[in-house]
Amino acid sequence: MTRAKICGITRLEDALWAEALGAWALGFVLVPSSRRYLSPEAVRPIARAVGPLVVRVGVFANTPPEAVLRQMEAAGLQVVQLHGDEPPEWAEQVGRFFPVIKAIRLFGPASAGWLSYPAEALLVDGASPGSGRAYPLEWLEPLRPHPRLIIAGGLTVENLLAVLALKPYGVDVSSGVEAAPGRKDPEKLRGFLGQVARFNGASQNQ
Ligand SMILES: O=C(O)c1ccccc1NCC(=O)[C@H](O)[C@H](O)COP(=O)(O)O
Repeated sequence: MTRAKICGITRLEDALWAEALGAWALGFVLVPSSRRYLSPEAVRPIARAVGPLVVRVGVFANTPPEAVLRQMEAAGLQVVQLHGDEPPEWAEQVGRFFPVIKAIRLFGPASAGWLSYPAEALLVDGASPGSGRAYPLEWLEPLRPHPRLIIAGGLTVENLLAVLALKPYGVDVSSGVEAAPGRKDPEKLRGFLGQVARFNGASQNQ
């Protein structure tokens, strides 16, 4: 079973579409330099409007642990995604309060050293988060032993099948389901989430 996370949610209607179409998790980017940035106060009403069985993820980059915890509380989020160069101690501090996804930006083949990073899941991304740019899937190979690998970076309905064939714990998409930065396209969401659901269904019948 591969779970789909829709990242870079900035609008209530996008969150509700993603939920209705079967997303397992929604990501809110709390990185001020991002085109998809929302303040914790702006995230809160969107996060509260979604049903309780959809996981709300706060995405941070190089934000010190105390500030991460403060913003998670203010935004009403449930899982922390560390998307910068956070040392393991930061993940451990945040991890006392929230499950942690560690995002790794790939500039070349991944290092197996990441397998021991203290996080519940690893999210493997391209060099430039949220850019829609993909990387060769062979670069992931050293990380395949991780039990919860989430694949991100330039995913679209066109290249998704090759990624699903690797049977990752999750897939994560932002640009590939957008009409414009920060604005999701309901038809692209439908296509992407529908393909994940069909693949999961087909795998169960094998
Ligand atoms: O999306 C952003 O603008 C962003 C900025 C800074 C840190 C992280 C960011 N996004 C995090 C994500 O998890 C994206 O979904 C991931 O990078 C994949 O994006 P895309 O290649 O556009 O599908």
